[in-house]
Amino acid sequence: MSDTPSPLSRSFTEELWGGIASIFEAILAHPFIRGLTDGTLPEEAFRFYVIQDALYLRDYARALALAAAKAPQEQAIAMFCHHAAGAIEVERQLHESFFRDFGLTEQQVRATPVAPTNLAYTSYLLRVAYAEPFHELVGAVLPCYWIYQEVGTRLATRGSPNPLYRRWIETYGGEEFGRVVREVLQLTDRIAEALTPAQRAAAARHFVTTSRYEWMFWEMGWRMERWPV
Ligand SMILES: Cc1ncc(CO)c(N)n1
Ligand SMILES: Cc1ncsc1CCO
Repeated sequence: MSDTPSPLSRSFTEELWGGIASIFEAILAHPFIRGLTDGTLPEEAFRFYVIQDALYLRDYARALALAAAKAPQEQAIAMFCHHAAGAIEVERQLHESFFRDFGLTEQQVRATPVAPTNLAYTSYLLRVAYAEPFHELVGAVLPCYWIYQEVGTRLATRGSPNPLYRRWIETYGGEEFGRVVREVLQLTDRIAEALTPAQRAAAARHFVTTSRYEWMFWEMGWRMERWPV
């Protein structure tokens, strides 16, 4: 065992990504994702997804604000505060662009029931945020950033025949979101240096779980999932 990084040693974030390779493949192969670029995604499913995502982003912003509150260093406090505000900003943009086009009011969006998978995902995030230490919360919030960026850049190169879908893709496939994601990945590798193997493993477990929820969120949109009873 050596603490000295060698050219062969992988960073913590590289290790994390290696652990979700099959989940990421499944996301890229999902009919919702394929349908965004080939235009076969029904607009009704897209509309369902975007409304759920607005509801998701409010709770995601809360989780990021809690990460800011738990962060041990000033730089991380400021970064997560900034990203929490950014998530709300993206949520606001959904109202001003997509929901306006759909003819949906603020009240209609707020009155939409949170779908089971969405509630499960945000409840998990907020449970980790309130009950677990900072490094575990970082593991839990990371897939939201990273998977959307990886998906977004791939979708951006493929394009879409549907202008609605092109507009959505631009949010996550662009350079601005890329910078945000690089920032949080650098922070993750920095804090990982001080973590024990057990602490890293705990963070990695959350990372896998929320990556699964990312796949499930697309599936929820594709099926327009509703409460069975
Ligand atoms: C479900 C989900 N995950 C990640 C993002 C990225 O912000 C999002 N908007 N929605
Ligand atoms: C929308 C969003 N998703 C992850 S972080 C974030 C806010 C970036 O500023």
